Amino acid sequence: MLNLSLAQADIVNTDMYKAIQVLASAGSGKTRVLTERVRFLLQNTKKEGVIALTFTNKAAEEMATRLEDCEQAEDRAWIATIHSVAQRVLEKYGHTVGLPPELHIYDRDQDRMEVFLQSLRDEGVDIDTYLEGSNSGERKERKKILQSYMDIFSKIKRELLTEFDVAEQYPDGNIWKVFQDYQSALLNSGGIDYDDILVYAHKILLTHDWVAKIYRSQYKHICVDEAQDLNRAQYEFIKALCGDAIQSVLMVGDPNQMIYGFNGSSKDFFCNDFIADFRPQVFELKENYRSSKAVIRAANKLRPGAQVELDYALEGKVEIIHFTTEEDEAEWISASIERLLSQKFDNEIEGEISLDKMVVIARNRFVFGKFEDSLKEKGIPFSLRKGERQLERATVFGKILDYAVRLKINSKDWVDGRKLCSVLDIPEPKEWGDDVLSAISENALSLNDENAKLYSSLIGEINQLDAEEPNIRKFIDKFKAKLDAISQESECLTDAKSEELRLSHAELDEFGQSWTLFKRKGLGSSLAAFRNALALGQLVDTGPDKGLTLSTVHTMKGLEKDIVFLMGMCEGVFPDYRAQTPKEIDEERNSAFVAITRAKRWLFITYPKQRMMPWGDRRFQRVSRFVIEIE
Ligand SMILES: Nc1ncnc2c1ncn2[C@@H]1O[C@H](COP(=O)(O)OP(=O)(O)OP(=O)(O)O)[C@@H](O)[C@H]1O
Repeated sequence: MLNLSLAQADIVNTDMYKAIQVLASAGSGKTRVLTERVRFLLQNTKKEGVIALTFTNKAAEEMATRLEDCEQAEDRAWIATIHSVAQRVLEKYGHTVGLPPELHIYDRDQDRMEVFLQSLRDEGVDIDTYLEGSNSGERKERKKILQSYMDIFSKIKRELLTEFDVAEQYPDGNIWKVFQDYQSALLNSGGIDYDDILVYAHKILLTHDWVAKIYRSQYKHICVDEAQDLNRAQYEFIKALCGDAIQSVLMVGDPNQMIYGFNGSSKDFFCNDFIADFRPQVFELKENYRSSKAVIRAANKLRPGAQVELDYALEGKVEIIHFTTEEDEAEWISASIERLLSQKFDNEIEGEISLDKMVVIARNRFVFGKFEDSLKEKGIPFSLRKGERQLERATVFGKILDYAVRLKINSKDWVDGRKLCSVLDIPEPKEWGDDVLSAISENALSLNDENAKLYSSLIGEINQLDAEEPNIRKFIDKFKAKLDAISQESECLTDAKSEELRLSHAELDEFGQSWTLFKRKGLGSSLAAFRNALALGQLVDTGPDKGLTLSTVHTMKGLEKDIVFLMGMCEGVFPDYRAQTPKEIDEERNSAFVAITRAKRWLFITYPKQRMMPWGDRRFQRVSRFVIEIE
């Protein structure tokens, strides 16, 4: 068991069947308390299961690793993201609300949009002519309008809005009807979208008490991390899981770190609804065990009184540096990194100063442009921290692999089917259903492309895979050999072709690595389970970042480093120019608070007085209001 302060131990050892709210500031040991509470519950009960809900898969893995030495954890603790738990409910009991057995999750925005457009076409709307517009400005505008519908659909799902709510909030236009059409189009294509996972899981638990009882009989305790970031759908799902039977709910969170408002998150579920619904015993943790005094003082300037420094904390330092241009800023940060590396040791840093003890944080990833150039120039290795969502494949080979596997799982999936036909440049089949892949594979043979045979056999082999127990290793080896053969057979490979082959190899490898991870994590054995695990972000390589970490504030949530550089601190960047209302600005402040409190010892805040715009103008920048407050 890890060391706990008295305040932390009090929480961990509280009566097992009580609801608990922990209001805890940054670095006060939330993760530690949560992990130790799970251990305490497992050790003090014989058979009772515990569900620990985290915000990211990475956090779930970290907690599972910390509990590796606890024998009961493997059998009795279910540590996962809320979406993964909901997804499991759907896999088992989706049929009770009319969902097909092999559920397909549309996790990419453009796929959802394609389903939406089709639903409009099905209703006789000539959406394609509308989208063509008369000029590019109009086209853009119209696309935006359609996107705003998609945003409303997400809002309906994340906030569990009813027909009545929708009519009240959107009195003009028939949003509910358009929404229902979109939902039917999704189901007709055999799928649901990412937001639906919680909506349907919630519905199952509410309408089929016997299902809820199965979970309640096995799991008697629920612990929730980052509870300030819950949205309504997530909160109601947890509530439905508990029903009246489960009172042992621990929610840990920090209202000052609520930074997912754009996902419908609100601290109100943690701060108000939870209190009203569960009447929890309330605890507060304010002592920051992570950061030096200087860092804590800076954080407290943004959120007065949020943090209490420990007497024995190191002094540390916070420096604010202004530069004339972005180039100067980038150059200074990379030179400082070199200097720190050559200095090697400092009394305030434990062990040798290395790249993995530092992070460079910015409000968004576009801030890093000049800095990345400077790192490359100096030969400093770096990697940009990724979110957990999958990226689109880059090569034709990779795309075919991706779309064809999706079509293999669900032959009604015309969204990916169309993309497959479009990447191959062949006509779409008249109907989507059985045998569609073999038809596409045959069509691909007639392509006027030197890789026609390769693509056709790729689709053919995917079609032959056993969907329940595919032999992916054999499949990968076969296509690696084929790719190698192509590179050897071609007499003069152009640069572009050899690059395409190299990337195709890499994407095939990536597919293989994801499959290995999927098997190793015991997430299933079928192709459908594999795709869904990808959609839920469970198969992102979570190994350590290589070289220096560059991260946005959002992907740095919950993590810490000895030395933090916070760059690009201009008005418009941080706070983001889109944040206008007091509520939005407040959330930007939370983001700044999160960024600062990632630092254990030293924090360097930088900002350029001028920035180059993509169209070649140099524009003067005002320093961020948050920097002025800290100065
Ligand atoms: N009782 C303790 N004694 C010593 N160190 C502690 C104690 N509790 C936590 N820490 C350390 O303080 C740091 C912050 O802990 P943790 O990551 O659990 O905080 P957190 O509340 O989850 O932070 P945040 O919300 O800012 O991500 C970690 O390095 C952790 O090991």
